[in-house]
Amino acid sequence: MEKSKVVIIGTGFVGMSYAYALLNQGAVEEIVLIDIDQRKAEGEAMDLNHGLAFAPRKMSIKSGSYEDTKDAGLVVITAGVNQKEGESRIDLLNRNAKIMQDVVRQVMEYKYDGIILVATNPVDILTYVAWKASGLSSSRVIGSGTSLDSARLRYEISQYIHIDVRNIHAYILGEHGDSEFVCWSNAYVGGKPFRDVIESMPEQIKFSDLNEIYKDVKNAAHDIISRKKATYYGIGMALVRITSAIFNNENRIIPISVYNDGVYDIEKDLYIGLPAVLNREGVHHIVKLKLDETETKNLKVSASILRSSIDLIKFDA
Ligand SMILES: NC(=O)C1=CN([C@@H]2O[C@H](COP(=O)(O)OP(=O)(O)OC[C@H]3O[C@@H](n4cnc5c(N)ncnc54)[C@H](O)[C@@H]3O)[C@@H](O)[C@H]2O)C=CC1
Ligand SMILES: CC(=O)C(=O)O
Repeated sequence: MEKSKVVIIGTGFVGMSYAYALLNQGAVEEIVLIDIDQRKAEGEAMDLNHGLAFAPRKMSIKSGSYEDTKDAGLVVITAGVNQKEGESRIDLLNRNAKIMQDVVRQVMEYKYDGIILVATNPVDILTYVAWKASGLSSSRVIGSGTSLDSARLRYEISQYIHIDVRNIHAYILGEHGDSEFVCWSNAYVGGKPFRDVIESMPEQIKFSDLNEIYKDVKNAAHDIISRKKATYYGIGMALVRITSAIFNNENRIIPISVYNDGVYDIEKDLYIGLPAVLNREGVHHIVKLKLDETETKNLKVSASILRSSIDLIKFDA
């Protein structure tokens, strides 16, 4: 992987929030935009290019075609149908699985050997579909997983205890969806176990608040979609964080959707949200956390739900 070139497939709200955040942060050298609606991709590239005068670095931005994946280091897939109010992520499954297979096959026509990052929902399942359709090693196909949910969790905690969100280290694990759960046993604030933080700040937070925090995180997508029809800024920035970990070879730990290679004792042959060390080659390894009994059970449940959903997908021959 020579230059930091990203091809974004799907220039809707999520794809363009990601592209805009990449531009503002100067996170890559080259961005190529692809959409089934080619004129939309063209218009978006034109608009972004007019921001280059104010960007932190020189960048190349254009609309393109699948041929542009040939020398890209990262393909980010946000193409698909959006979740409508009242619709679960699983409802989107077969519609978006078909799109995912079509998109990945077109990418692979150009012998792509970089990393694929999926954001389209239901993300864990569609990352599995992308991996299957690509034939790439599982370390090179990842999903945004619970990166956004974990950011939401950190924000919620920070609001209670009035500590900078960047000092809060806590993960949502499992499905990016209804069976996700908080890994409270491994939550820390500036190195202090979160349980100790709660005991030391009775004015700010109580153990009885934890379920409220979890519910707010789990329902965040629904709560935003019911107000503004879609969520996109948070995921856009989460995708930039993952992108930087890859191109800067950071070995950074991010909770993303990864292929369960047996590190956790859950059903195999599925993608699920777990903390993973990310670098220029993709997933270096999955971080094995010591989960408590409830968390262990929750992860197994989440994995079974994901596995059953994968079984529902009709894979094209
Ligand atoms: N993983 C996460 O945390 C999050 C995931 N999402 C998901 O991201 C996806 C995209 O959401 P939005 O950007 O809001 O939707 P959107 O409808 O604004 O954009 C989707 C884009 O995909 C394009 N598209 C559709 N089929 C295509 C194909 N075959 N090839 C190329 N482009 C194609 C459409 O023309 C459209 O521009 C949804 O599945 C949504 O649920 C949204 C927020 C957070
Ligand atoms: C839509 C979605 O998946 C989210 O905002 O979490």
